[in-house]
Amino acid sequence: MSHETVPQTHPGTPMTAAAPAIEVRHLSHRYGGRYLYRDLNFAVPEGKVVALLGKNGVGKTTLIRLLMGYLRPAGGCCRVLGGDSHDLSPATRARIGLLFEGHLAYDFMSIAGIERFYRPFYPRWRRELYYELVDRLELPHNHRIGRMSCGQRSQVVLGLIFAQDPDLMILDDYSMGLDAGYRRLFLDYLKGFLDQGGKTVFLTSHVVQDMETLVDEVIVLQRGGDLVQMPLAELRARFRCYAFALERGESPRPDGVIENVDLHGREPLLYTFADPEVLAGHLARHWPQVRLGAERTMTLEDAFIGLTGKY
Ligand SMILES: Nc1ncnc2c1ncn2[C@@H]1O[C@H](COP(=O)(O)OP(=O)(O)OP(=O)(O)O)[C@@H](O)[C@H]1O
Repeated sequence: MSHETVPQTHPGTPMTAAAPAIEVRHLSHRYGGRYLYRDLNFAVPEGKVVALLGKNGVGKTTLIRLLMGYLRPAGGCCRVLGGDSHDLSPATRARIGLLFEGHLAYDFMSIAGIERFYRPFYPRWRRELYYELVDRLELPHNHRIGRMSCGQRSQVVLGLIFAQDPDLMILDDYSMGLDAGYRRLFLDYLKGFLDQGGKTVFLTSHVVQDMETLVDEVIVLQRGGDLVQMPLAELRARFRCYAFALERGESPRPDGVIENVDLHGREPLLYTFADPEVLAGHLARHWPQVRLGAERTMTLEDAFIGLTGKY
């Protein structure tokens, strides 16, 4: 899809009054000579659950590294809970619950040892929540992290994050290694965490269906660094998919009104944010060979594929 046609922040995105928990301004980053993004801009409002979605390799984990100040950007800046990412105070870091790819560095510690190690750093530490979660592993408390499976380690990390009772959770691929049952349990705990009020969650996940009932807003990051950000309800209401047939001539291409075209499935599909009348007028003027068929209902996963393309 043509990146020029996708605005940085989609028109129609309402401005939110709450102070942002995360603010990214004019951010660019590159590895060697290859830019992942140039001039990336978005904000995560306080008190919202925002999902960062994107295909493999678009730079989601890199963005989280930049937010936490682990990497220096080539340009621009990030602020988290009011602090510059490069200068986050220990007090601000203690308010951030971070689940990061790679999980635990302290794998020589035991289940009990790591809880004792983390506890002093967090003033609101909720020890009982940690043990509620890790005791479901049915492992002795002296069991070493290093001898756990990937999913078991994830459970320990999630227990540590909930015990921390942070104001902001940043969760990179929270479902990695979790079985379906524990993934649901985690989502239940997350909902309980959000019910306390005032909490912000910024998360990435490839399990797009989990986002349907969880998130307030989505940010879809495209290859090349363009993004679409909007409330989930608005995405549902405005993003449409139509089957189409071609009378003759070339297939339509993304052009600003047409967001994307998928020619790889059983029938060609066209995606748009435009109202039906606007689309009909646009097609009649620019793509008269297109015969529009029925509108297709979409899950969030369908919409994600519609925005990013299948491959
Ligand atoms: N240290 C590095 N040096 C060079 N390239 C890197 C480095 N880290 C990541 N990359 C590249 O940058 C791109 C973005 O990587 P990143 O891990 O941020 O993607 P992602 O969106 O989190 O992907 P996934 O969904 O697969 O986890 C990838 O092409 C990756 O190979």
